[in-house]
This record gives sequence, structure tokens and C-alpha cells, in this order.
Amino acid sequence: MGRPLLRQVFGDSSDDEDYNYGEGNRSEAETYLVTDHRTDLAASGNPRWERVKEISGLWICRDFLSPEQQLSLLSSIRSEGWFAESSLNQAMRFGDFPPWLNELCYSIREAVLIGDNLSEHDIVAADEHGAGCLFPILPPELLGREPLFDQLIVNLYHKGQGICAHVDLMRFDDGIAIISLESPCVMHFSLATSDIQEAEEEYHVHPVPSKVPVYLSPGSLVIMSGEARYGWKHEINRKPGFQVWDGQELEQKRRISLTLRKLARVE
Ligand SMILES: O=C(O)CCC(=O)C(=O)O
Ligand SMILES: [Fe+2]
Repeated sequence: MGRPLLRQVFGDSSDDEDYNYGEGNRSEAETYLVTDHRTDLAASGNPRWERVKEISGLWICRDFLSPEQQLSLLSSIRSEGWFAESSLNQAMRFGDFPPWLNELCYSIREAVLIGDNLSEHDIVAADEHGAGCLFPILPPELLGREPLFDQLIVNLYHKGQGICAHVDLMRFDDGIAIISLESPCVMHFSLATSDIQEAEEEYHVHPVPSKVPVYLSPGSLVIMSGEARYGWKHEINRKPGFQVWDGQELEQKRRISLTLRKLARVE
């Protein structure tokens, strides 16, 4: 893709040795990233998208940012000084994005436009039933809007901290992006309505799963639209016992996420 462009946008790597947010030296996660040997893998080819099959409108791109790009993004966040005081754990920006953030939004649009989003199953289905049954990562009217996003929330979670189950506020439009950095985690999705029968009818899923776990690796990009955005709550419970993936409890350290949204137009 995309990769050379992303590289241009984020730079190849950072020479900056001082990666603290006001709470000590470079984290283990960052040290891991610097020495990570998967760099070349992540730096080649178009980004690959996975559709979360249980939830319409929920996609994840696990190779959105290479380890170097993650470091570079962490460095941009740090240089904003948002978390300079250890008591601060959330930062918001409306509209006036710094250049690195505009570039990030550009890369998101690009990853959606040129990413590979066809599973074998979807290709077979399209052969049988026509292209109309293919799922878009973002509907064209959302992907084409200007700007794509005009609000950012950066959340900094310390060990054990997460976010309770919620549907994002209606003051935000459809089409939400979440980028994960540092500790991996599991985000759980659960139905927003308690009326299971209604949900089964509306979403044509039977039975509707009570909780759908999605593994968010560092550098991944999640896109939610439609049912995923309005019909499901999302949460991250980082208390002991809740972060289990592949039968293993994930080690929880600091995690940083960037949530990008567009304010809904007031009628
Ligand atoms: O931290 C995350 O990954 C999710 C954040 C979120 O859901 C929100 O800010 O609404
Ligand atoms: Fe949210």
C-alpha cells in the first residue's frame, strides 16, 4: 500500500531515546517493539482486514502500524505533552488536529480503500450470489465524508484499568476508528438491547452471542459502523481473570488507545 506512504507519514523509526510520559523510562512494551523482528513482515503488502463475523460492521486491521510506526505515534502523542502529569489519563482534540493526526486520518482512509478485506468464504459467496453480498469496511458515504474524523480521544490505561461497557454517544456520527498501542487486550462486545428476540430478528443472527471477544494487538485499527456502532456495547475489563485469549491470561501493562470520531451534524 500504503506501506511506503505510511512510512513517509510516520518516519522509519525514532531516534528519540526518551519515551516516558512522565512515569519512568521506556516501557517494556516499547523495548519489545524496538527489538521486534516482525518489522519487515508488517512493512510489506496491503493491510489485511478481518471481519468479525458475529457483528456486522466490525472490522480489525492488525497490521495497520508497523512497530516503528507505533513508536513514532507514541512519540507524537508524548510530544503533545497530554500526559506529562501522571494524574492525566485522557486527552481530547476537536477539529484542530496537529499534522501527525491529519496524516493518521489519511492513512486510515487509505487502509480502508486499498486493504484486503475478502476472506475465502466471502469470495465464494460473491461468486455464488454476486458482488452485492460483499461487506464494505466502511460504507462509501462514511468513507467519503470530509473530514473523515474531527474528534480524537486518547486514553491512557494503567495496569488493571479499562473501560465499562458502553455505546459511544449519539453526538458522534457513525463510523468510529480505534487504534491500539502498547499492551494487547481483549475488547468484549455485548448486545446493547436486552431484548434478544428483537436483536435476532433485526440482525438475522441466531442465537445472538452474549459476548464477542476481539483481540486488539498493538498497532491494530478497529473500525465500527452500523450495527457494531449502534447495536453493540464495547468494553475492556482489565481486572484479573477477564483478559484471556487462546486460553492464556494476557499480561496487562500500560495501554494507549486513540479513538477517532466525527461529530454528528446538529439538525
Ligand atoms: O480504549 C479503547 O480501545 C476504547 C475507547 C472507547 O471505547 C471510547 O473512548 O469510547
Ligand atoms: Fe467507545
